[in-house]
Amino acid sequence: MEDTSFLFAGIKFDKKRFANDFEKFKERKVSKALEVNPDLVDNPINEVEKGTISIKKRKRKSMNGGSVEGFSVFKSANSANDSKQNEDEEEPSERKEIFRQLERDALLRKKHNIHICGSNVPSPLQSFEDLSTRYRCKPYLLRNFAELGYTEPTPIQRQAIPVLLSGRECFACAPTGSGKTMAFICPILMKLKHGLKGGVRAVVLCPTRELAAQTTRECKKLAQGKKFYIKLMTKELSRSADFSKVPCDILISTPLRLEFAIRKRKLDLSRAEFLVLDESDKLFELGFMKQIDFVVKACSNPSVIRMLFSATLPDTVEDLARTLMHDAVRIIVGKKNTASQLVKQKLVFAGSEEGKFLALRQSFAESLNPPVLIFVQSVERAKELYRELAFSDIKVDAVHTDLSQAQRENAVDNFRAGKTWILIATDLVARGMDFKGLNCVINYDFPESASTYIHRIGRAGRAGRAGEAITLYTEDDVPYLRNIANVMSESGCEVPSWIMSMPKAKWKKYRPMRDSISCVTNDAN
Ligand SMILES: Nc1ncnc2c1ncn2[C@@H]1O[C@H](COP(=O)(O)OP(=O)(O)OP(=O)(O)O)[C@@H](O)[C@H]1O
Repeated sequence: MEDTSFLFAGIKFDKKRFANDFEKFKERKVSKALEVNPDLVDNPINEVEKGTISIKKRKRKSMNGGSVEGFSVFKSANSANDSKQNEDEEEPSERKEIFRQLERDALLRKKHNIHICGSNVPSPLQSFEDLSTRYRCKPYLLRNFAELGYTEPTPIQRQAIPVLLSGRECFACAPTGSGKTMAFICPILMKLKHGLKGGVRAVVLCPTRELAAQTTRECKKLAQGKKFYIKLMTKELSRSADFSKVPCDILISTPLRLEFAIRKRKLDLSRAEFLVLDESDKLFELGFMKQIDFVVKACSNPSVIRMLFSATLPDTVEDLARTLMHDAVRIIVGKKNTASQLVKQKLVFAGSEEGKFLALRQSFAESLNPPVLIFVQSVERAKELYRELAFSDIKVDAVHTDLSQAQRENAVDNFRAGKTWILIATDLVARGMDFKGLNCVINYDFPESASTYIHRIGRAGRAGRAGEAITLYTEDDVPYLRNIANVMSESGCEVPSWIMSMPKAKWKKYRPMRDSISCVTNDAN
């Protein structure tokens, strides 16, 4: 990754907003180290949330034996005297209550496999009711959750929502299909005043138009009943809108269209209070870097809250985020960069390209359980495979970047509606797309990287449902098997021991030359 330190440059330090942090640089008396609100005993949770408590005491293990993260909550206590003195000064009942709360938080996080890093991290949500009692969430939002069948928050929602509601920036990594979209939309809806004039106040960036459209729909569903102006940045809007006249609270866009609108249509983002980078590791790849930098600078409000969400968070992106975001909280659900445990993963040796096609046809003949999503490595191969399958009785379609916007939308909509049983796709739809009820993902072509594998197979096994993923491989793919096998074993799938004993190959953007599918099928016939 290229040097990205220019990102987030020009963001001014807001002394008022970061008064608490500013305060830390001033000299302090030890006796001030524990700032406990006198009301704390009555309402300990709220005070922990407000971050007014700073406990100079390190506690390495929870009562349950699990590790307790949040290094500043349990600030390093090099000086035993400091903590001793604090302990002497604190009211025992207050102190006990604070620790009880911290303990409850740690246990809840442990139960849901939530790992956090950051100072004074707010308590995770026990339930959606916490949103009302702790944050005065309006009833319409809870009604919408119920309408959508959300009975309890997912782990990422439990932690990310309170973090964002307390005005903290965050970078979050949670498995595919675990409800990250709602985790960033909910706090935005709760914090923003709706229907205001005066410009965009929340920006959500997604790497593809398909994902931007889906996120817009999700956002509108969650905002049902409140007059929020939620806009998807379409080509038309980015080319011809007079943004000073377009009411817009929340704007959802791909980086290219947004950059275009800012440059050519004078779209003003200086009042944005929230900036979401969804699928953030993808957005930090070279192709998007300049546009992201431009958008980040355009969101020049010093109080803007920036957040990064993805199911994969490479160390490079994480390091970058850590150095550039202010007092951000890191939230990881489960293990970083692992596949969803809900997906049963299988590797199938097909020998050659011809073998892959035969294996596919055979699996359809034996047990086609639609809908099925098939990934190939290029537009050309998507077209080829489509041609080979289109004449069978199977309802099949393809989606890739060589189609018009309308054709792309149709392909996705028909698949969602069950009109198409099999969708052949490039990695265009590998990230973020939520195809409800998708049973099976087939990697017809071996994925180009471990993160692509994780995102591709994550189209199945979403929102608590089980799914299946089959990866076909040929002799040529064998050197890269171990990389996939690692992901599989990390997420609890069985992998043959001979694969695990293979060396791990270095790979990046693995897209080998393959025999054309049409040639191999002609041979096969
Ligand atoms: N609290 C909840 N309870 C039940 N279902 C939920 C809840 N929150 C979200 N969902 C549903 O879970 C599914 C997956 O959510 P979402 O698309 O946000 O996943 P994601 O974590 O962003 O996945 P990806 O990494 O693939 O982008 C959606 O269908 C969504 O409606």
